[in-house]
Amino acid sequence: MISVQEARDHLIALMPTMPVETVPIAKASGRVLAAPIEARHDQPPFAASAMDGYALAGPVEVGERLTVIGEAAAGHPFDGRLAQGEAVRIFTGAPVPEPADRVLIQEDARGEGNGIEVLDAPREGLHIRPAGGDFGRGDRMAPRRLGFADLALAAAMGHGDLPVRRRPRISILMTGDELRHPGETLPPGGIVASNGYGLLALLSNAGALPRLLPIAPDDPKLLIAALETGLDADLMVTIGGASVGAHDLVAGLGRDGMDLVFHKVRMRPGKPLLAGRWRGTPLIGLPGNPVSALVCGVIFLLPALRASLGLPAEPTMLDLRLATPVRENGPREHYMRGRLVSGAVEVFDRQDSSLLSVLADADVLVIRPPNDPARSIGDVVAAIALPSVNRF
Ligand SMILES: Nc1nc2c(c(=O)[nH]1)N[C@H]1C(S)=C(S)[C@@H](COP(=O)(O)OP(=O)(O)OC[C@H]3O[C@@H](n4cnc5c(N)ncnc54)[C@H](O)[C@@H]3O)O[C@H]1N2
Ligand code: MOO
Repeated sequence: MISVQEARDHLIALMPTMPVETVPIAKASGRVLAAPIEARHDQPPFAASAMDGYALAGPVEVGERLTVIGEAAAGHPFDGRLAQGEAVRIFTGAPVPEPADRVLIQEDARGEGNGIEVLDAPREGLHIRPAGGDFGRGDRMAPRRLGFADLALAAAMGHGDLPVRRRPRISILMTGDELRHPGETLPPGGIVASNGYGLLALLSNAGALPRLLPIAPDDPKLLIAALETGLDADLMVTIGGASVGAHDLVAGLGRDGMDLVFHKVRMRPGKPLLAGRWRGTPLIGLPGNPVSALVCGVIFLLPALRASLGLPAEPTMLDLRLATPVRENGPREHYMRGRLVSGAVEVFDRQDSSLLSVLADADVLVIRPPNDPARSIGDVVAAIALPSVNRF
């Protein structure tokens, strides 16, 4: 058996890097920028007023009277020049006329015809946003998964189209005679095929294009036929049949010509994980137990997906204080479901790999190294955050 880190390294190496395509910026949410982009101009492009008021050139004193010689609004610059003793009526976002160096907000001026009286003296630079204060022409945005703020920034930099990585296509094949889709009537011994639906959500939220293939029964010929239907993908993911039982057919694919890279990982849940290539397509075989399949999705599929999108692949680790004690760990690295309470982590008592209800209540996976001794309340442990749409 290999370690979790070794297995992850193999999977990252198995995944091809996705080619680059160009998409309109309005369609780029959640896509991954493939190359740095450069700002096409300074932002703001000109010194701009941050307030509604009066642009002034040089210092003024309280009680001083100024002549208002014109107006500047957003999109409508004042085209004259200011002198001492004069003011230009200015609105938020308007270019500051030359050589104004401060803005008096209108609340601090008393208007009298086309003159004003100064009620408070602004210091130099007040309420002026300098040209290039946000970013300068040529400043770069590095590759990243594009969120709302990144897209606003890319738009402000002047980009209507963006180079992004193609979304990896992932075929998901659930295997097992006992499986039925949710909503179908269960025969004796039947089980709802829940794992594929969890993986669909996990992978599409992470930027992939996953699709569910029809369920494959426990028959070697039909399993191979089902695999063939999904080979137009960048990655094939199977669920179930990865262990050592007589009906665990995915584990037996090695005998049918699969180029196996590893089988079994020193972890819990997820021990029977396997990976390799089937007819040249990368294949990851997840264990069937629901929590095993989904934890492997977080610990292995997401890093492989990030690698294929050209992003740093390793999961982000958290250091968390325990709010509950935990018993000593066995010989496998244990990924324990836990919930955050006031910044500390409460590790659930029940950790069996069939318990989806416990996974759905969890915020994090606490990582226990092999043979880790018992830990007490207040001890710091490593953890990985579970992706969630419940936290905005
Ligand atoms: N003698 C041994 N038995 C087992 C070992 C072992 O080392 N020696 N490993 C255990 C571990 S750990 C796991 S995990 C399971 C995983 O085995 P498989 O990958 O072969 O999974 P299945 O046997 O096909 O299914 C296990 C369980 O999960 C249910 N299942 C399967 N697919 C789905 C699905 N898409 N959605 C929901 N539930 C699913 C299936 O009905 C079974 O109940 O093996 C242990 N055994
Ligand atoms: O590793 Mo299994 O995934 O413990 O249930």
